[in-house]
This record gives sequence, structure tokens and C-alpha cells, in this order.
Amino acid sequence: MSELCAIGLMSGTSMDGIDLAVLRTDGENAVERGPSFFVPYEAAFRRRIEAGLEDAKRIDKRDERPGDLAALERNITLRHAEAVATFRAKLRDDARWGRSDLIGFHGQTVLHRPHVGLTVQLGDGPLLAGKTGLPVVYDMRANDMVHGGQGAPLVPAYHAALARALPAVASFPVVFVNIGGISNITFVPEKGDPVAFDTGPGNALIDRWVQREGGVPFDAGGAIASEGGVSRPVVERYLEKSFFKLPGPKSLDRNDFTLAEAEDLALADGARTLAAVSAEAILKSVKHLPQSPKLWIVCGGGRKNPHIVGDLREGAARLGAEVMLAEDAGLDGDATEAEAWAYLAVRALKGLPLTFPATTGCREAVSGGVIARADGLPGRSA
Ligand SMILES: Nc1ncnc2c1ncn2[C@@H]1O[C@H](COP(=O)(O)OP(=O)(O)OP(=O)(O)O)[C@@H](O)[C@H]1O
Ligand SMILES: CC(=O)N[C@H]1[C@@H]2OC[C@@H](O2)[C@@H](O)[C@@H]1O[C@H](C)C(=O)O
Repeated sequence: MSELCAIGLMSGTSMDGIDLAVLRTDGENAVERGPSFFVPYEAAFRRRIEAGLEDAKRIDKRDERPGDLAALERNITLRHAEAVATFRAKLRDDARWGRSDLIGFHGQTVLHRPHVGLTVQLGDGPLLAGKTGLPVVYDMRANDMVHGGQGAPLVPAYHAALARALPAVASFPVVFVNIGGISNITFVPEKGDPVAFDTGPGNALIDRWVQREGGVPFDAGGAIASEGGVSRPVVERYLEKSFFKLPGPKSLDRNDFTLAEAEDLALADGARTLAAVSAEAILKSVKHLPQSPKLWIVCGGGRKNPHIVGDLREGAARLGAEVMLAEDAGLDGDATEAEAWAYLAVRALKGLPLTFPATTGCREAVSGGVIARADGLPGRSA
């Protein structure tokens, strides 16, 4: 099996919608990035997923679907199927990207409790395979947990392949930072396995704050934060938390951090302060890396908040490092995670490792994922 064309699908912890991307890869060093696409969730659906996070707290075994979760899983899957149909219609006449071989399907995380080996992503692989007529690789976090890992982050294998292929990366080590709902970091050495972990809240607290206090889904362009100032005591209260003292591997549930520390702030000060928390949480993670890297490449929606990026740049400069936005490195920072799920699907199909001891804490490098065949017959473990 040489190169395959895979569509990656990511519905992340921000719960803002479905990111799609197409990638041609051998699952190893060959990576050719194709077009990407985004289908937003309307506000009411985002609220329904948020309510689902509450239902998910009752889950003890990962296939349980209490409350609204079974219906929600079906709805999320059907939305993915529609998104794939629209994306493929756009690509149909494209000689390079018009035909895909498989789908990498993340689903929607509703619960992540690594300390008890439980991670739950809503996403019905066989249903998606049946609707799209393509094989679907899904449930890619579970096998890592079976092997003692955190089940996250999974994107590091892709970050490593990208780093080694990017002309913008002139020297190693390099660090990738993904500022999503939660942020995570991947340290890529010139040779050998990457080192990775979640670093803290990314946009999730900012989103929650401006939704509740300002009635808007997110702080577009950091405009609300621009009217406010940083409350140092509040930043310090967040950064004192024991999570930041832990070395990696470590991973977070979306609800591990709350707005409790920010409650007394005004809208704009809260947005500005929480942006500072996001940046400083990332900077704090440097002490848990094998060495201080000179180049940081920033992906994820948080790179569009100039306060997060500005604070990160200032802090990195103090460490002698440069911060580069994904686009300046020749990447699409909105599509990186969806691309990663396409890449991981091909790796899963080939039985290549998805995770490593230094990225999730698994006992040995392990593959993962379940393959759902397009004819709807039961899948098999990758
Ligand atoms: N123009 C913008 N200005 C500021 N912030 C933005 C902008 N566009 C998106 N964002 C932020 O980025 C978030 C989405 O980021 P992204 O898609 O990387 O997260 P995700 O994939 O859901 O999360 P995760 O990586 O944790 O799974 C939005 O919820 C919002 O907070
Ligand atoms: C359990 C889960 O869905 N975790 C997400 C979340 O969002 C960011 C961070 O926390 C990361 O660990 C992970 O997603 C990325 C894509 C990953 O697994 O690499």
C-alpha cells in the first residue's frame, strides 16, 4: 500500500463545528496537503452538545449513552456525513483531490478522564461509512488508553511528519502549539519520537466567558479583550493549579478548568485576562520539555486572538524563541487537526503507531482505531 487520499474530520473541544481536510500520504514521511472546509454548528446545537457534556458525566463504561447522548451521537454523525458530501461535491472535478480512499473520524469528545482510563467520543463509524460509502477509521484514542496512555494528544505524530517536511523549519527542535478549546504542544526533535502534552485552557474559557457575559460565541479578533486589561491576581490563581506543576504526559477534559477564578471581572477584563492565561499556560510548559526550542509554530483558532499570540510572542522572546503562525510556515492553521486525523487514519490502516510513550504515556508505541467498512458490516480493530 503506497499513498492514500484521506479525508480527516475534527469536531473539537471548542464545539464550534466540523473541520474537514483532505490529505495524500503514505502515513509516514510523504504528506501532501489538500483543500479544507468548515461547517459551523449553530448556537442551539452547540448548547445541545454542552448539555451532552453533563449527561456524559454519568458514563462509567465508554459505550454507555445516557440521556440525550444516543440521539446526539446519531445527529453529530449525520452532520459529519452531510459535511463530507458537501466537501466531496466541491472536490469532485479536482483531478488531484476528487477521489478519496478513506475517512479519519474523530467525533466529539464528551468526556475525558485519563486517570480512570475513560475517554468518550460521540461518533458512529459504521453509520458514517454507510452514509458516505467510504471506509471510516474512528475511535482512535481508545487503544492508547488500553496500553496505559492518556488517550490524548494524538496530533503529535502528524506534527512530527510536518516538521520534518517543512522548509520553514531550518533547525530542530521545533515546537507545534495547537490553541484549540484546550491547548497542546508537540516538541519535535530532529530524530526520534516527539514529546507532547496538553498545556492548559486554550479558547474554551474565553468562549465560555464571552458567551455568558457578552452573548457572542467567541472573542473575534480579540476585540472584546482589546477594551480590557490583565488582572495579574486572576492569572496567578489559574497558574497556581497543580496541573501546571505536573510533567507530561498529561491531558485535560474540557471541564477541568472553569471560570471560578475570573468571576469578579468585567467582560473586557475577563476576556483579556483569560487570553493571558492561555498564553502563559503554554509558556509555563517549556520547563517540562527536554530543551527550550527556538521556533514555535502556532495552529488552531487561538492564533486569531492577537492577545494570546502577542503574549506568547513576548514570553517566547524572553526565552530566545520565535513564534510563527502556521500560515507563515506554509500551513493552514485551521485545518491542521483535520489533516492530522486523515494522516492518523492512514497510519491506523497500516498498523503504524499513533502514539508514543513520550506523547501519551502509553507503555510502548501503539496503533489504534477501529475500521468501519463501507458496506456497514462490523469493523475490526486496526
Ligand atoms: N477570528 C477569530 N478570532 C479569535 N478567536 C477565534 C477566531 N476564530 C476562531 N477563534 C477561536 O478558535 C476556536 C476554535 O478553534 P479550533 O477550531 O482550533 O478548536 P477545536 O479544534 O474545537 O479545539 P481542540 O483543538 O481543543 O479540539 C473558537 O471557539 C474561537 O475561540
Ligand atoms: C480528549 C480530547 O478530545 N482531547 C483533545 C482536546 O483538544 C486539544 C487537546 O485537548 C488534545 O489533547 C485533544 O485533541 C487533539 C486534537 C489531539 O488529540 O491531538
